[in-house]
Amino acid sequence: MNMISVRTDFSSPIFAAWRDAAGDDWTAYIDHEFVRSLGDGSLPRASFIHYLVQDYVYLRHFARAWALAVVKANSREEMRIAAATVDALVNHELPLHVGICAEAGISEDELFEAEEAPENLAYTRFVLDAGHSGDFLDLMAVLAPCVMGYGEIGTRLAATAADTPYRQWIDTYAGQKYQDVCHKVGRLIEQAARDRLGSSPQETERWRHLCKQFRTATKLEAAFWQMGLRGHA
Ligand SMILES: Cc1ncc(CN)c(N)n1
Repeated sequence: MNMISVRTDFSSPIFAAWRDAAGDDWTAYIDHEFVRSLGDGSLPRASFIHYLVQDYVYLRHFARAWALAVVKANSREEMRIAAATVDALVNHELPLHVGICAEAGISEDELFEAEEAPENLAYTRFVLDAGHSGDFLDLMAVLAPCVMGYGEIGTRLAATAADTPYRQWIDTYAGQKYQDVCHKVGRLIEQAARDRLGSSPQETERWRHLCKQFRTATKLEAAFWQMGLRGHA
């Protein structure tokens, strides 16, 4: 499948600048072999289920990271959006995984107890550490590749995908609900950066570090896809 241009800045020039600074690592993430094989339907079912089980574990930790964003919030708006994101993850995104895994004979109890793959451990604990040792904006820099990356992947696959058994997955991330979350988080990042870095964020001392953290999270996303291709923990 060819790369088609569906790039959006999700209401956030700062996100777009982080993505540009991540360069080829961003492309390696959103155009990974796993993603392409979701689109053309060639991904083995075992790899998809393996990925979903690991992603269930991932999303639990990701929800913890957004809960940490509630703790680190400096404004009502930051707190409101971070709290709503915890709710969206726990009550809307995780049920997609529970439903598909149930069809494959895996119960939610088994998902909850699943052993974490090392790539999963590395990614989620990197995010949580960035949040614990930094502020709200540090957290946004490492959470953005996850939120916006899947928004970009969903839109691209929806525009190009063949007849694939992974249509439900694609439609979830291409759908208006998920796309709205991406824009909401984009606006959140803009305001959080303005509040903490002023009107010229790229000229501040923190900028390079934020770009580096975003890029590391992006690389960990690509490693997560690669783990999914293995088809076993
Ligand atoms: C690893 C990963 N990254 C991002 C997403 C999209 N929230 C996800 N479900 N899993």
